[in-house]
Amino acid sequence: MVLQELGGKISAALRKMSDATLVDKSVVDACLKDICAALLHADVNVKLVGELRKNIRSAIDQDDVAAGNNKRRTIERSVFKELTSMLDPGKKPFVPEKGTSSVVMFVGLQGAGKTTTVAKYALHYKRKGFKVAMVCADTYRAGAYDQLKQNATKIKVPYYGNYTETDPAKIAAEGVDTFKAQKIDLIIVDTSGRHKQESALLEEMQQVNEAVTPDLSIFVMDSSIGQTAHDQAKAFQECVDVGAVILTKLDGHARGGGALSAVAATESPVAFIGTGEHVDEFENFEAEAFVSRLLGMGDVKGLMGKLTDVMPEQQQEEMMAQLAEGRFPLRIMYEQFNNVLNMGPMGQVMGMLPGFSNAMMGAGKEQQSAANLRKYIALMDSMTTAELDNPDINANLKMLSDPARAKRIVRGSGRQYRDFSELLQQYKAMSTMISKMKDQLKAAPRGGMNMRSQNQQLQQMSKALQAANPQVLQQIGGMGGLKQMMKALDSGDMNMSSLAGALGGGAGGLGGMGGLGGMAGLGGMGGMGGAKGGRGRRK
Ligand SMILES: Nc1nc2c(ncn2[C@@H]2O[C@H](COP(=O)(O)OP(=O)(O)OP(=O)(O)O)[C@@H](O)[C@H]2O)c(=O)[nH]1
Repeated sequence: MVLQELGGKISAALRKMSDATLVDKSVVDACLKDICAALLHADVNVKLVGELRKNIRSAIDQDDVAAGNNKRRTIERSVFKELTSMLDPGKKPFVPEKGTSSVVMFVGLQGAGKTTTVAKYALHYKRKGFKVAMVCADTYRAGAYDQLKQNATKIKVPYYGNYTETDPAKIAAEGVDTFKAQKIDLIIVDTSGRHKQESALLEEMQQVNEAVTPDLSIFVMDSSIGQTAHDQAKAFQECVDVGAVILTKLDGHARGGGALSAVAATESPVAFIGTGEHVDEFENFEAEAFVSRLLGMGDVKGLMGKLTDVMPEQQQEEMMAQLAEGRFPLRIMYEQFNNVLNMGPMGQVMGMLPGFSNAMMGAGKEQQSAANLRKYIALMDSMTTAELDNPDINANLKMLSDPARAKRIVRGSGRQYRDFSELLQQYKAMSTMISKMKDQLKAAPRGGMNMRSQNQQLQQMSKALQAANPQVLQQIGGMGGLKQMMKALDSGDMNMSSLAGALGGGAGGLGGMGGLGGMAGLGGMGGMGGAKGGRGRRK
């Protein structure tokens, strides 16, 4: 993906500078040259790149008296700041809330990826626990309703449309009324993208707009048009009250950087970006987090947000309390596996970790990891409540090693013995990790903590982590990576226990990935863990 390439090039330029023994003018110039070349290659406007270079330069000059080390940091910081402000229009889009029957209307030209994006947006909120429904108000393109129906069925959300009615405003109003009566939280209206003439299309959009009075109109735009995105977004803004933009196809086009910066310049907030044809290939867009991930600095805040979406804080705390006492019912593992699947694509989650990039998890591995989790979930589905809820680790290990029980569980799940023994290995590895981390988990306060105690905590956790699974620490960039996580936690006012859980690879926080975490190795995300290689499996 072009933006990963851009991020990679900028990070490489910064690294090259860090590797230099002396950061003199020629090293700084070379670094800036590489960064600007990378931005121009991604189609960012020449003028913007020029301004960025000027601003970074003046930040360095102001800092000129400082030592080499500071200069490096100054450059890194100002690259981050400049990229962020280039992509941040300073406005936040409307965000739907549960219990309000929010109506969101999608507009955009044909082929931009509107219908696909409607499904992605619907799934995004469904995963957050919203009741979502889709309405097809495109009566112009034959097959539009079938496409929406197909997408809605795939993600299991209700839909509304009509094969015979020709008035899109009427269908839209009926659909919205139907779903409002059903107390659906988020009703998404897809509109037409083509007409004989553009003026007729705009008129139709205005009619649908009047019929459904949306809380938000989202303009979907194909990023392959690059900098021209600026004019198109402006033109749409003038006839519809565009509250947010979604840029699609940022996976394949060298002009993605141009489109992104151009849209941001129209002051329409970019709410999400589409990064592939698959319904999962959809990412929240927030300038700071985006730049942070682009530069491989992670997005711990976003990660913790994802975790809280799938597992409310109170539940996390209850779980942490159990783990801190060394109690580890299989149900925790079961719920965490489900949480991991609900967090969205693992590659995306991985890109939120400092030092990782989502490219590090290849598409094949990602599918493999998800398939593994589903396999274990199926096995645990055929366990009894008593088996799932027993908190005693030794009793659970005994139960899982009993051939008669194994036979019954395997038969009930339709899986195989080797899958069952993998599950046993996962539980064993995770139990070991939890036993080693017990004291740290206990020490983790439930609220925030000051920087000093965070550092102490950090030292302790990293030691425990080293002992439990050195690979994990290595993968998150050693102490540096951890420190970055801690800083993000500090600024984002995150809860320490989530982090402990996260690193514990246990069942808390990232431990959602703990599913992946300890067991499969947080590194497991790099390949879903040691045990799991590439064996044949049923999906
Ligand atoms: N690579 C890539 N392809 C995408 C993305 N989003 C959508 N597409 C593809 O773009 C094509 C057009 O998508 P649609 O959703 O049918 O477009 P539309 O805007 O609804 O088109 P109309 O119904 O004609 O208005 C499809 O082949 C999609 O799979 C994306 O983020 N990346």
